Amino acid sequence: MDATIEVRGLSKRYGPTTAVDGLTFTVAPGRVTGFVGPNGAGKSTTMRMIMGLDRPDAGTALVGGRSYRSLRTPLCRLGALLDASAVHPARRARDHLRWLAHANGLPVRRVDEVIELAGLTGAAGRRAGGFSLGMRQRLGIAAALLGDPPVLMFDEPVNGLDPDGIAWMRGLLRSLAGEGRAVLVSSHLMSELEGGADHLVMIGRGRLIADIGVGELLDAASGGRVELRTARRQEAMTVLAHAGATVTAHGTDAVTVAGLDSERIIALLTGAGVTFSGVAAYRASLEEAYMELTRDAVEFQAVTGRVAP
Ligand SMILES: Nc1ncnc2c1ncn2[C@@H]1O[C@H](COP(=O)(O)OP(=O)(O)OP(=O)(O)O)[C@@H](O)[C@H]1O
Repeated sequence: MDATIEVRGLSKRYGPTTAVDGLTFTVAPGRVTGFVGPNGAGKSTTMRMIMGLDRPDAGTALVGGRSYRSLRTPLCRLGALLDASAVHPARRARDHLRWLAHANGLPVRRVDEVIELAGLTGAAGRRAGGFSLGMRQRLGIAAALLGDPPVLMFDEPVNGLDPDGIAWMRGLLRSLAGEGRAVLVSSHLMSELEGGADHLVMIGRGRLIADIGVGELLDAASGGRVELRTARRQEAMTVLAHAGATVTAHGTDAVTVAGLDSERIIALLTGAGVTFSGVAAYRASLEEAYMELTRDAVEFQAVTGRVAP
């Protein structure tokens, strides 16, 4: 079975609300795909339809080429964390996982493996009702990993995690993708996916905005700009603007320069006797790339594999 999620023309309405509107994308194996969009964009609804929990009005969602409901051993095909609170509060973490393993015909020895993978070893004997949100997220992830599935899907998994927890989650997602699994992870915050996702599927109002590699997106948003650091910012900006560059000051001593390459900037500043402490290729943040992508969009526009003009 191939490790993919294929969403084709998926649509869902709730009364007058169109939650998902003709959505098409593929989650490929061996990489982390970030599923990003503002609150209410339709991410959770899409994930519920992938798991067969909601019926689409149109389109299909396939896991490894089959609908989730037709899978005979679903936990071994797709591991998902959609709602971390869906655990009986009186149940101890290890017992919850044992029960899940038993109900799905999975070996009980796998329980201790996933407890360790999810970093829950110290808390496995505690009742889930006393867990913090972060601990419940970890328990949900342990459950998702129980069947050792080739496809994983997590809805807002870093929600409630502290910075250490977020770093841990990034590492886990990366290692799962590194093992060749397809990993789909949603977030309404672009910054949460920084350093964690290889590919992005962005949606707004239920529609696709972009389906693009993180590197490609950042390259486009960085736009060949150069970042200059200098204590003599005003003079530097005058020299560079005079040479035809577009210059933007930011921070206390930085200037972003468009229209000139690093060598030319160094030559111009050296020639004018303006000292500087650094010249480097400018790297846009994911947040900035997202803002640029959606900046002029009155209506969200579907773009596949490229940044909207
Ligand atoms: N069961 C439901 N009944 C009615 N409306 C719903 C239902 N589920 C979702 N919606 C609506 O569908 C739209 C998409 O919601 P959804 O939860 O899928 O978005 P989301 O991108 O996951 O948002 P968030 O980041 O807030 O979780 C919203 O307008 C929401 O109010």
